[in-house]
Amino acid sequence: MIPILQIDNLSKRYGSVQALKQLSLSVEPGSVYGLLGPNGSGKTTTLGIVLDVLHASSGSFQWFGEGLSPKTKRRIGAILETPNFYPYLSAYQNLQVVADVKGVSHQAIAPVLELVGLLNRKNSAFKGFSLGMKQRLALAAALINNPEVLVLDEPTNGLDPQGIAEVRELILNIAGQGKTIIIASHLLDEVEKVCTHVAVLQTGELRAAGPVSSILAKEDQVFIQVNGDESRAQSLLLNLPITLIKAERDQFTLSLSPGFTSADLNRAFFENGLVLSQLTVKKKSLEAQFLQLTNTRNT
Ligand SMILES: Nc1ncnc2c1ncn2[C@@H]1O[C@H](COP(=O)(O)OP(=O)(O)OP(=O)(O)O)[C@@H](O)[C@H]1O
Repeated sequence: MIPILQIDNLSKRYGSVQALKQLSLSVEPGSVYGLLGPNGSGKTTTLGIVLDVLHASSGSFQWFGEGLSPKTKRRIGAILETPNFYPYLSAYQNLQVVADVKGVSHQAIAPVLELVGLLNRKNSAFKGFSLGMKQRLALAAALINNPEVLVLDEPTNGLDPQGIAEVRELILNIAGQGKTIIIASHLLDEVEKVCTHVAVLQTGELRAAGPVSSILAKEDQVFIQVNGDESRAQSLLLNLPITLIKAERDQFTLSLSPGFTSADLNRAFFENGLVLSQLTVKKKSLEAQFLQLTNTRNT
C-alpha cells in the first residue's frame, strides 16, 4: 500500500540549531498518526516542511507516493496556527470566504458545520465564539474541500477541558470517516486517547515509532519463542501471572504481572520441561522517559 506520507532522512538546521536530524517515518492510510515530543523537539518544523511552508536542509518526503504539487496539496487539509477568521462575519460567512478561496461550492458549508457541531450557530459572529468553537470552525474550514488527510498542530492547545474533549471527539469522528490524520502534540495523554500510531521525537531525533499500543505500552512486554511443544507452552502460560498479548505459532508476546519477573518465567518453562529459544524484554521505559522529557502528563 502506498503510504499517505513518507519522510526520508529529513534534516533542518536554523543557523546553529539542528531542529531535525535525519527523520524518517511513514504514515499509512486510515491511521491517526501522532508526532509526539516536548516543546522544541521539531514537530512544527516537520509539519512546516511537509506542507511546503519551510524548506528542509536535506532529505525528502512524498505525499501519496508523489512530490508535493497543487494537485497533491488539494488532497491535504491543514491547521498549523491559531485560525484567523473575520471577527464580525458569522461562521457561515467565514466559510463562504474559505469555500471561494478553495473553489468549492457553498453547498459544502452546511455539512461541515454539522460535522463540527456548529450548524445551530452558523449565523453567530466569529468574535463571540469560545476557543473550542473557533478551533472547530477551523476544522470545518480545513475539511470543506473534502481532503483525504488532515494535518493538525497541537489542536487542543489553549482549550479548556470541555473544549479539549470536544475537539478530541471530533478528531475521532473524522478519523471514523476514513480520513488519515496527522497530529503534532506534546501530550502523551492526547496521543494515547486519539492516535493509532505515534512517532516520538526528542531534540529533532526520532526515538521510537509504531502502533500506540506497542510504543506506549503500560507494562514491560516480553517476547518468547518456545522450542518444541507449542500447545503445552500455551497451557502453561494460561497458568502463569501474565497477560497474553499475541500468540503466533511458537512465538508469544506477553506482559508480566507485578512481582513476576522474566527470570521467573524462564524458570517456569524450564521446570515444565520446556525450553525457550528466545526471551526478550521490551522495557516500558519509553513512557517513563517521555514523561521525564516533558515533565508533565496533561498541561
Ligand atoms: N525560525 C526559527 N529560527 C531558529 N530556530 C528555530 C526556528 N523555528 C524553530 N526553531 C528551533 O528549532 C527547534 C525545533 O522547533 P519546533 O518549533 O519545530 O519544535 P516543536 O516540537 O514544534 O515545539 P513547539 O511545540 O514549542 O513549537 C527548537 O529548538 C526551536 O527553538
